[in-house]
Amino acid sequence: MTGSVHITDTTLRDGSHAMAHQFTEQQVRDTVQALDATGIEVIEVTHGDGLGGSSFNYGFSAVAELQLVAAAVEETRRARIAVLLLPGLGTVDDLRAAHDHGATVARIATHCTEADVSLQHFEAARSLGMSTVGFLMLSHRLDAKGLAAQARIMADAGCQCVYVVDSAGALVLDDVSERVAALVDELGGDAEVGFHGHQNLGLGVANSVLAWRAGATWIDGSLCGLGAGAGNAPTELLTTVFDRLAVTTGLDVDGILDAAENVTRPYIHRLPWPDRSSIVQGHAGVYSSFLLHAERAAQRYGVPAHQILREVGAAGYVGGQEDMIIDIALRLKEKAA
Ligand SMILES: C[C@H](O)CC(=O)C(=O)O
Ligand SMILES: [Mn+2]
Repeated sequence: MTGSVHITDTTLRDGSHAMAHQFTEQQVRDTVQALDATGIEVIEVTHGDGLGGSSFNYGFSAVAELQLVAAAVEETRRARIAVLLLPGLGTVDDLRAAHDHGATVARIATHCTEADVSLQHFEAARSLGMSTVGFLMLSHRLDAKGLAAQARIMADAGCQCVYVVDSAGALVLDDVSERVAALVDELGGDAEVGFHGHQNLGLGVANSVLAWRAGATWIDGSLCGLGAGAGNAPTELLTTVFDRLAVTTGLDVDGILDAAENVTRPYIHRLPWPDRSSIVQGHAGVYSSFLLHAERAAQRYGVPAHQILREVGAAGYVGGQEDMIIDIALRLKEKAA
């Protein structure tokens, strides 16, 4: 196998979920410095739920995200800093502010059936001269054809790379290949295709390789897998596996291994892991970032987190419905009584 792939590192964005959004400026500086030295092209830095995510519903950040974005920009020599934005949670003004602080890649994330809420954000990002990425979240909820139609909406709005985002870590092997191939077919040369995997069923790395084989040119990873649910495909594994497959990432394998072990691992209090709750997330198709919300509700109301997550899966909740997790916990508590 030969060819090349681009890796975006999201330790400092998706990893924010696993860190309960408590990244310090020093942790961000150290991580960016280490990643930048490996030759990584894009590093994402934002609250786990994107610009404007620091709130009662999603959890407050320890340090204002624009301060973290500015610190990240200061530490880079080569890499570009990306920010995530969920329309409605973040606004075009937030995007402008992030751009003023040095971010040059805008990643606009919508539920996989709602690409049309991203149009003005892509337009704003392009007029600011930013590179644009579209995130179709909870991609398992649409079949390949439906997902490709949503990707077309993003590409027509000015998105340069549309991602199949396996937010629940629920896609299993062929599910990824089919979706990525459908997007590649639909978009032709109009936009690239990316893949963002989670480890809830232990398939983040294998799914990423299959995405690349199906034509994805951008793959997300995070150091030590730091991310929501059971975490993301670990950047150090992606880099090593692609190297073994003779697929060029442009990254220094030893440098990435060093960054994971010596920079990120020491600040992780709780390493993401496919435990019972996060496996249930993958099995029931539940948004990975619901994990800590479910665990908090479980503790507060004395019901198991995995049971709450099963119910969330049955109810089909999407990102933004974090408060409904409490209703489910209360119902389970009443039922148990
Ligand atoms: C806001 C979400 O955490 C975006 C993401 O990484 C995913 O859906 O997965
Ligand atoms: Mn994610």
